[in-house]
Amino acid sequence: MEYLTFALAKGRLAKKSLELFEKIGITMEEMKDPNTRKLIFVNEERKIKMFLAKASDVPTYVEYGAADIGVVGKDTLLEEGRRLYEVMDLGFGKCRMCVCGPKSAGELLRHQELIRVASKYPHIAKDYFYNQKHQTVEIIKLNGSVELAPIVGLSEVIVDIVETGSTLRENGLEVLEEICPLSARMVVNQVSMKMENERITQLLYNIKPLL
Ligand SMILES: Nc1ncnc2c1ncn2[C@@H]1O[C@H](COP(=O)(O)OP(=O)(O)OP(=O)(O)O)[C@@H](O)[C@H]1O
Ligand SMILES: O=P(O)(O)OC[C@H]1O[C@H](OP(=O)(O)OP(=O)(O)O)[C@H](O)[C@@H]1O
Repeated sequence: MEYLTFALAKGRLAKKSLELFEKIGITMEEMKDPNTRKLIFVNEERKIKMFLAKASDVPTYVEYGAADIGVVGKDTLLEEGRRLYEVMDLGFGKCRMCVCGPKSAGELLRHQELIRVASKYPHIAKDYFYNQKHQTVEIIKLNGSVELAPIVGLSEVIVDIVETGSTLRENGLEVLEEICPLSARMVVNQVSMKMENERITQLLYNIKPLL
């Protein structure tokens, strides 16, 4: 039997992803060691390999078939736009992609003004403003702490993830428009879906009652 390879997004989603696989008997003991420098882990009995990767790289590994299966946030899938099958909403890592800013920026949005939009997600921001709202905007790519942008005058609004809303509240910002709900998804390589259909279908069948 060939190995099935899993690519999991590291960071926030990693623990829940590993717990989910543990519940269906896929344990990767060495992976839990916080001091390990190893990158890939093998479960010989189940013929499974698993690795953690930067979230934005997970869809790339899956599209190219370096991983058969991936677990990553919907935000990353939308932003990366890779060719793969999104097969399951895993129900954790729930949050929302939103347009946020100071209350006063609501008026600029309503009047479709040429505003600056800062985001870690330039493709999502562009798709939302150009294709859904038909509003011309300037998109400024940032890599983190995006809430700073409207505070220091880099942009009028941001497109970012909102979970509890604490970051917005503590910085005098609010949700102005909601783009879409987000959560962790399971994705599958398009060739693997055919070649390993039985094992992948069984995997989904085992996970479904746990969600
Ligand atoms: N409050 C939240 N903030 C950010 N991401 C969240 C939140 N809640 C759930 N998520 C999910 O977790 C993923 C982000 O994980 P994490 O925060 O570890 O990455 P990150 O900080 O964006 O990493 P990096 O910028 O280093 O790639 C998102 O893709 C999203 O799907
Ligand atoms: O609604 P909340 O519960 O406050 O969560 C949302 C915040 O958390 C994330 O940031 P993260 O901590 O990943 O840091 P970053 O901004 O540097 O990516 C996200 O980008 C928001 O800033």
